Amino acid sequence: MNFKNSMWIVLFLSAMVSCKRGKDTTSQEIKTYASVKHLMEVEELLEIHKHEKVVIVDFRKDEEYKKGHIEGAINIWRTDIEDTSYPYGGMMAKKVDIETFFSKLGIKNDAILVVYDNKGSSDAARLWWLLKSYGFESVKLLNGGLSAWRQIGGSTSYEMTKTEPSIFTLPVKDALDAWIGKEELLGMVNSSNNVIILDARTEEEFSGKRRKEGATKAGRIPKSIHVDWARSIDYEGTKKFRTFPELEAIYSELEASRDDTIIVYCHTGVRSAHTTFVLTELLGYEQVRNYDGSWTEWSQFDNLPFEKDSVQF
Ligand SMILES: O=S(=O)([O-])[S-]
Repeated sequence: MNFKNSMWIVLFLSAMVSCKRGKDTTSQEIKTYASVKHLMEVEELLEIHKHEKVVIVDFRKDEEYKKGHIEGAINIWRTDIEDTSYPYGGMMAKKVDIETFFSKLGIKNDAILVVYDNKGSSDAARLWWLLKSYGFESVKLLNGGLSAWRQIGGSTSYEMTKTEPSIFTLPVKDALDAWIGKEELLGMVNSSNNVIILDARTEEEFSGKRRKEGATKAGRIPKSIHVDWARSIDYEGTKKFRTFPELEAIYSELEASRDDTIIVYCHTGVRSAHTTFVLTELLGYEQVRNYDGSWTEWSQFDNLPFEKDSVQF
């Protein structure tokens, strides 16, 4: 092929790419994230929300759902996906219980779940993480949640969405690579190996000044570094995830390489599921694990080491 012909091919391909970009509903910022496989923009949902496979999940308390939700959304809340057999709250529900619950809600195996809340996806991310841990990948967080949807004129409803029961099964093989339990974490705390333990709670919880309900004491897991989860979104504004460069700057505080092991925790593993999403999906860290029981569980056991600031302001 001569030089002139190859130039034409290059020009044709770049025209195709920019033409495709013109149609793309995802924003320019999103393109810089490591992956958008589990993220959806409201503009895209507007185009596809009536598709039979799309199941919109309003992941807020029932009373908030009743005050207005995305038209057609079903309602799931944190307590629906908890294992209540523990003496403390917040542990992730058993696989079989998720299957039974989802079947009751009429969710099918080929569903595309689009999950939202109105708190910057901080609650919604727990459902993404739980399903990911059970090997179910067809879940997307709605960037900016309900307020972003309202902003673009998306329709809302007060009516409870009616569904027919289905048979929902999770993949046979769990994918617990983003999950960690307390025994393994204790081993990491006690070992001299390099592990990054990230506390995603507020400064007050991290320092030991504040004990939230459910925990038996205030404090933090030894070796913890603190980065409040809420820094990763524009909380007072759009409630969307911050851009890639902004997130890079925030999490550079960890001084971690992309393949370092990072363990994230919070009070009951919800805000830390959000941070797990940010680190893995948006920033491309490869070995991030959310401590399911988090501080609520850790605080129950007197034999587990903990720290707190000696001076409380
Ligand atoms: O979000 S939380 O689990 O820390 S209460």
